[in-house]
Amino acid sequence: MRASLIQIDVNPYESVNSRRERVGSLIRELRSSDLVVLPELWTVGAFAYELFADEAETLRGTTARAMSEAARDAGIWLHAGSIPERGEDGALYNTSLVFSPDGELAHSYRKIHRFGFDKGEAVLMGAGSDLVTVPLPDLTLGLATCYDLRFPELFRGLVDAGAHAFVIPAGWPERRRAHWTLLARARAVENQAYVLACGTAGTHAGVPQAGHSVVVDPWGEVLAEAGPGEETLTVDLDPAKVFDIREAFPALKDRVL
Ligand SMILES: NC(=O)CCC(=O)C(=O)O
Repeated sequence: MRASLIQIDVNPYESVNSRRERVGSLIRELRSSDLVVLPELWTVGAFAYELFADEAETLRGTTARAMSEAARDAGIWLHAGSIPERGEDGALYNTSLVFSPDGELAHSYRKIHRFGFDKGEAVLMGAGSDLVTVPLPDLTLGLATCYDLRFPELFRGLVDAGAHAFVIPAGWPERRRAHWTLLARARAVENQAYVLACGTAGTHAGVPQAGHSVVVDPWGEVLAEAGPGEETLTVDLDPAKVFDIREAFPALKDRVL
C-alpha cells in the first residue's frame, strides 16, 4: 500500500485560493499512490486564529469540493487534512475530511483535544467527541489531529476500534519538534501500528513550522522523514507487518487496564 504525505508550505503570502489549486495539482500527480495525506488547517495555517471564522467552510464548501474532485481525478483515497469547519450548530470545529477514490466524502473527524496552551484554538473552536476509523481494503486507519498526538488514550481507543495505522495531520511548531518525532514513534510502538504524521512547512502568524513529516512502522522505526520545507514523502507500507508484529510480540494482549 503506497502512501504519500504532502507537507505543504502555509506561508501567508499565498492566498487560500491559490494554495487550494496548487494542492489539487500536487494530489493529481500522485496517481500511483493508494492514499494521500495533507496536514492540519493547511488552507489558513493552524496558528492563524484570526482567519478561522472568515475562512470557515461547511463539509460541502469550496475546499471539500476541490478535494473531492482531486481524489476522484487521481483515483486515490485522500485524507485531505483538516479545515476550519462551520458546523450546523454555528460553532467552529477543526475537522478532517477523508474522500474515497470516487470523490465521496467517506468520513470526517472533529479534533477532540483542542490546543489550549495559547488559548486560541481552545477558545475559538468546539471539541469533537467521536473516535473515527476508516476501513481501507488492506488496513484500517484511525484518525487524530496534531495536539491529539499527546493523548495516548485516544490512540488506544482507536486500536480497540480496529485501527492498524494512525493518520495525523498537524501544524506542529518548530520549537517543539523534538516532541513531534518522539510522540509519533511512541504511539507507533505502544500500539504496534503505523503512524503517518503530516505537518506543515513555512511560518505563519509568527510561528515557524516544524515540517519533518514522518512515517513510522509498527516497530517504531522511522521509514521516511521530510526536511523542513515543502515536500512530498512517498512510502510503501506492508499491512502484514502490523499483524506479524502483533503476533510475534503480543504486548497488546497483555493489557491489564
Ligand atoms: N495545532 C496544534 O494542535 C499544535 C500542537 C502543539 O503545538 C503541541 O502539541 O506542541
